[in-house]
Amino acid sequence: MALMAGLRVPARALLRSGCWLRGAALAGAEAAAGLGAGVRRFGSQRVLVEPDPAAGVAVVKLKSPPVNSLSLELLTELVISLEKLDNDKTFRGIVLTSDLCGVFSAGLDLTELCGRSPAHYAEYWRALQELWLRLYLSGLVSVAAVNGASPAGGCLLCLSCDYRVLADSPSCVIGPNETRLGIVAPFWFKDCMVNTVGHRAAEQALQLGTLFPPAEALRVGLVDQVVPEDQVQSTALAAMARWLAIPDHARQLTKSMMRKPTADRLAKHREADVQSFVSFVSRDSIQKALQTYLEKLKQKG
Ligand SMILES: CCCCC/C=C\C/C=C\CC/C=C/CC(=O)SCCNC(=O)CCNC(=O)[C@H](O)C(C)(C)COP(=O)(O)OP(=O)(O)OC[C@H]1O[C@@H](n2cnc3c(N)ncnc32)[C@H](O)[C@@H]1OP(=O)(O)O
Repeated sequence: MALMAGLRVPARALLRSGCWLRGAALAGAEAAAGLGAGVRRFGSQRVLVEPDPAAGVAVVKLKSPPVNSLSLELLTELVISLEKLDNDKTFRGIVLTSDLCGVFSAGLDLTELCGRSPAHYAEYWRALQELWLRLYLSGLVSVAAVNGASPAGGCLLCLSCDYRVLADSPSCVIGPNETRLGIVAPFWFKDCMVNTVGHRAAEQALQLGTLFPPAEALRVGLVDQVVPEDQVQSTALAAMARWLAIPDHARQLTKSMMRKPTADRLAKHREADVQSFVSFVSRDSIQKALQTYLEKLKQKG
């Protein structure tokens, strides 16, 4: 543990947050991304937004150490940032990435799913639904720059974007591993998988809880490009330029035509989906399975 400003912070969390290691690299990246001295970052504690108004693009970085697990706070802050960007005519696209080294997002925060009240599970699930609907249907072009492991809910975030660039590193696995935890992905995650990789590949991956290494993720169509780790963000920005070459109104209507039927399946039955989640996660057997998995993760650490 390291001591910082009176707080006990795990040293590896500090390293992951990149604060110490990447100061100089960040200045270079900002220059490359066109972030001039006058352009200010904004965002919140767990979501950093680096705007490039001239390009109409904002880089949205998850920074919730140690692993960007989707806590209620992170979900809420991300929804607020996305809403702000969606409503700001300056922006036409976002690149979604991680500010941590080696992890894009560990998926749902399992501590939100263990030993809490039904009311908490319901609040949490509503926040997850909100994030998914906002990202999946956003009028902005969304490119995921996947610079680390992205299991389960992390994979869902990526699948909700328009385009995915994955870092070519053995640790950068991505996929729906829920069944390995003894839990079930929600139907809207299943729908996203089917829409992206087709029914057969989705069925296999979802049942087996497959975490795909980069080459396999590319082969199955889960991601669109695999590039060396240090080129993930620049490749995402290059992809963004191709998408932004298309007039917004035509692209947005087409996106809506492709995605609205999938989103509507949830939008029309949100409360039933919440109740289904609450009763599922409250089962003793599910609580035991999640607890055991969390303990294994902690022992490993
Ligand atoms: C029939 C009716 C059906 C009805 C269905 C209705 C609804 C559906 C119901 C349920 C759906 C639930 C959907 C869930 C989707 C999910 O996202 S579940 C989460 C899955 N995520 C994972 O399995 C990832 C677990 N983590 C890892 O594999 C690794 O941490 C990592 C991401 C690969 C990073 O590895 P690394 O070695 O760098 O880090 P550590 O493993 O050492 O972890 C550091 C630290 O962080 C804690 N932690 C890791 N992941 C999580 C997490 N997801 N939540 C909370 N905490 C996490 C870990 O415990 C360590 O903690 P520390 O030891 O205290 O530091």
